[in-house]
Amino acid sequence: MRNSTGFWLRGEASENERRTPLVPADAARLIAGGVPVTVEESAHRAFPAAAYAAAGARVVPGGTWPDAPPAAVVLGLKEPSSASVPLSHRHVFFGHAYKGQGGGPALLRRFAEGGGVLLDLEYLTDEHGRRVVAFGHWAGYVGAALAVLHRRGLLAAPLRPGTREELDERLRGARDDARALVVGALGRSGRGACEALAVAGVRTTAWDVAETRDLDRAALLGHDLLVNTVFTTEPGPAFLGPDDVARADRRLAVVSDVTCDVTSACHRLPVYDRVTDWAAPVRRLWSAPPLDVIAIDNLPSLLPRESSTAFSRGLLPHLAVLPRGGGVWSRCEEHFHNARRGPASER
Ligand SMILES: NC(=O)c1ccc[n+]([C@@H]2O[C@H](COP(=O)([O-])OP(=O)(O)OC[C@H]3O[C@@H](n4cnc5c(N)ncnc54)[C@H](O)[C@@H]3O)[C@@H](O)[C@H]2O)c1
Repeated sequence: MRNSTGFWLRGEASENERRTPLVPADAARLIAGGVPVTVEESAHRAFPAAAYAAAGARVVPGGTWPDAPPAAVVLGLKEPSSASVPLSHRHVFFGHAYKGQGGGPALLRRFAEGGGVLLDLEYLTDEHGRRVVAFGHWAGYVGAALAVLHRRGLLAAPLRPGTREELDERLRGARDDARALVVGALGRSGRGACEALAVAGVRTTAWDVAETRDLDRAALLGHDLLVNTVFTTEPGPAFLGPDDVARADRRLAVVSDVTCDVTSACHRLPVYDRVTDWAAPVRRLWSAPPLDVIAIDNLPSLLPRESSTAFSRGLLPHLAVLPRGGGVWSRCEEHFHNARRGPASER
């Protein structure tokens, strides 16, 4: 890795964040390619520090990333802790800072003070603007699984992170005659949702753009479960409205909204207005016939090993070329500089 001392994998600040953007097997691949990897110890990461050490990484105490060599690229998922520390390195993580989000200006100020650069994982896109790496698949998988388990009376709160094996065992444990509809079924989350429903033995209808253009509302309401995995940046007609909820002939009983666009103008399920969480995953929207919603916005964290492994596999080829720059990284860096120049960073 020319002009660089490699990657420095941070520990995540939040105890609920057990995921990582780089798993030990992929750290080993970088190291085999001549790229040094340093890994901070973390009590809650789903992969132990010993696994990284076995992969050839240098293990250092948690929270030491501010002391990383200036040329190192610091890797993480969420904003680095120690909010008062200016950010002087090149950092790779999800910043949630460019679209008017609450903490955005403060985060950009940390970069301005330190002279560092944010390479925001959300803006790692190909030449068509499509994201090259995302957690969608496992979000859809878990979102659909929770809907099935809830319908079968098997969903215990609070939710806890686990493994796919454990989840699949619960999905296979009971059978019923439920019918599910996945909307956005051709996308990452949609395919994940269909996979979980297949494991659960649930008959599934898959809709994407073509099927919702002229929405067959009766068909939608004739399913027991609705899993919404649509990604859209444009407001559009509701898939489910208050009139549908009140219909006595509605079969639909559980909605799992993986998309969770609840605070945006793009919300296609305007029958609820607040996400749910691990402590209370289900909210009753209507009592007779019952309709419940599950709208958890950190679903992949419930399968931290699987979601990290998939994400890391997708990120690895891009990390390998990061020192050369160009392509996805140039576009990513451009977003950062645009955001810095924009109103959010003017102060
Ligand atoms: N809840 C969570 O924890 C969580 C985690 C990751 C992603 N997400 C969200 O899930 C959503 C989907 O993410 P993804 O990675 O699967 O996106 P994606 O782009 O891979 O797939 C989205 C799919 O929606 C389809 N679609 C768009 N408009 C539609 C419409 N009007 N009718 C039917 N289908 C339509 C697209 O054709 C595409 O197939 C995003 O909003 C993302 O932010 C949520």
